Amino acid sequence: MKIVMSQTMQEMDRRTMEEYGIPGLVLMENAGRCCVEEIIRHFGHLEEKRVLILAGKGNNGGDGHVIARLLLGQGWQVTLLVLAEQEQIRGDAAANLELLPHDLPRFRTGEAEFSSLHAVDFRQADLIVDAMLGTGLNSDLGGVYREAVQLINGSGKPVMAVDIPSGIHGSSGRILGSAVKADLTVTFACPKLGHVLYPGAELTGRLVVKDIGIPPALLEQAPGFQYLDEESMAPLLQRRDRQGHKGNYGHCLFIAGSTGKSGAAALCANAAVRAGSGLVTLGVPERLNPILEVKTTEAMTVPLPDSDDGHLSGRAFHEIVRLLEGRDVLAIGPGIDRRPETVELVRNLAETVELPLVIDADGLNALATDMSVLKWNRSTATVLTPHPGEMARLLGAPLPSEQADRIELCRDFATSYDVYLVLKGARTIIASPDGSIAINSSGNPGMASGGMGDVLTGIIASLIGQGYEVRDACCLGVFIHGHSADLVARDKGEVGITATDVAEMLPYARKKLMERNSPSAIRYA
Ligand SMILES: NC(=O)C1=CN([C@@H]2O[C@H](COP(=O)(O)OP(=O)(O)OC[C@H]3O[C@@H](n4cnc5c(N)ncnc54)[C@H](O)[C@@H]3O)[C@@H](O)[C@H]2O)[C@H](O)CC1
Ligand SMILES: [K+]
Repeated sequence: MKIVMSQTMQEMDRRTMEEYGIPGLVLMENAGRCCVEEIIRHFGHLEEKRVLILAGKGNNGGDGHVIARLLLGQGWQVTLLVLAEQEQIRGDAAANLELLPHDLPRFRTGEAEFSSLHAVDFRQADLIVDAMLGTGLNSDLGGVYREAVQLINGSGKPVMAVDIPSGIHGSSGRILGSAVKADLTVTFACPKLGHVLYPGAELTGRLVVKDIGIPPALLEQAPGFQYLDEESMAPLLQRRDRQGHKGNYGHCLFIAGSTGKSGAAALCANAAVRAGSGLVTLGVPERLNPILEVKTTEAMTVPLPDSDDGHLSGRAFHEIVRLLEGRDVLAIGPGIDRRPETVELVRNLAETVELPLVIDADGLNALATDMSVLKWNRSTATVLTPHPGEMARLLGAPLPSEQADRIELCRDFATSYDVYLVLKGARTIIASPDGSIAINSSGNPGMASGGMGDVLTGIIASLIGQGYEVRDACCLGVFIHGHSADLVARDKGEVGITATDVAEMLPYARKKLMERNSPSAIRYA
């Protein structure tokens, strides 16, 4: 599914009306009707059907007027508060206001604050509809809008937001002053960035996207970002059609581990097995090999020349190059250290290896010491999987605190260095060398614990080894990593779930997604 900025949506609106001749009134009627469909679906069971609709002065408010009319027609008791003077209401919104019983709407009178706002007991409503502000929000909420947000959020009642919760900036997810916390948001044509980036994602509640008649050609042409959800990932779930021989599901080579961080090495190797690799080889400092022999079963381990305290030595380079024979992908970084010898080893491998290369953790910090090595012109793909701290080191500058500001930065980095960049975080961003951006929908705060990144590295390397296009491997890897964590959190809660839990859940996550998304998939007992 595609995510767009607010201004892109407004441009699609404009072109729909001007180039396709679909009147705004039709779009507004469709928007209102779609909202009512979802109100009936989610709140139709309510005993009492008293709805309080708050409408702004623009077309978001106009959607609210349509909703009022349609719910009246279905027997709901409607209270409509218009947070503007009647004279301020224009165009399609005014036309829909005219269609309402004249005693229904209550307006803000003059410049005096809206006395009736406090006269209305929000707790008397069974449902509150927020039709105050949508994609036209352009400044911090103040005055009566701010009051309305406080009354809505303090009402303890179910809230449905029209298009986007008022106060959320549609193109960033930022809260402008204050914002409505919705249980359900009904948006039109496609999700906006403000729905999926935090804190907007948090306040959006359940997001339902409805078709209101925007021509598909406009949607296809619209600039936007791919949203990694079950629907968009479903086509990737079918394994590459190989003959089922272990040699046909790829052979991954991991270079990982150092004293005290043998767990990271085990996690990436075991995750690759769980993600479906045919064969996995794990190269580790010699002294750690007996430990990893125990911590891994399906993965083969290879002891590499190390220093006398269990850290990779530069002498490992030739042994690693020998190991590349017959492997489909190399991943380096989980659990390695930042010693100069290791940094040099990583950089030499990066310049030498002809395989697709996944670099994570201190492997990234090795690159950050001199970014010129990133101008490799490598013949095969390079995937970098930094968390925000590692990304800041790669940039040599602090990272913007908000995801919305990181998107363009990731795009620029991926295109200028010709790499696939996976910037981990709440809504992980995947940027490709062609400039395309994908934003992940899965995952939860329980993933903020050690080892989760090692598991993701294992998954992405595994999928590349299985023959996935690198971009698909990054997108599916990120999505199924988060989805597995969501399944674990559903069973165990978010506190205390481990990277091992997530890796163990991978086959089940894939199975459930296949069962839900592709009828032709094998139906398991
Ligand atoms: N295809 C679609 O998505 C359709 C969307 N529709 C709805 O139209 C709104 C956008 O309408 P618009 O009139 O452009 O803007 P708003 O109603 O969001 O805002 C109205 C108005 O409010 C003023 N304003 C901006 N910021 C503030 C603020 N902080 N405080 C007070 N007032 C503010 C500003 O002047 C705005 O113009 C979209 O969200 C959908 O709900 C169409 O109905 C159908 C097609
Ligand atoms: K709204």
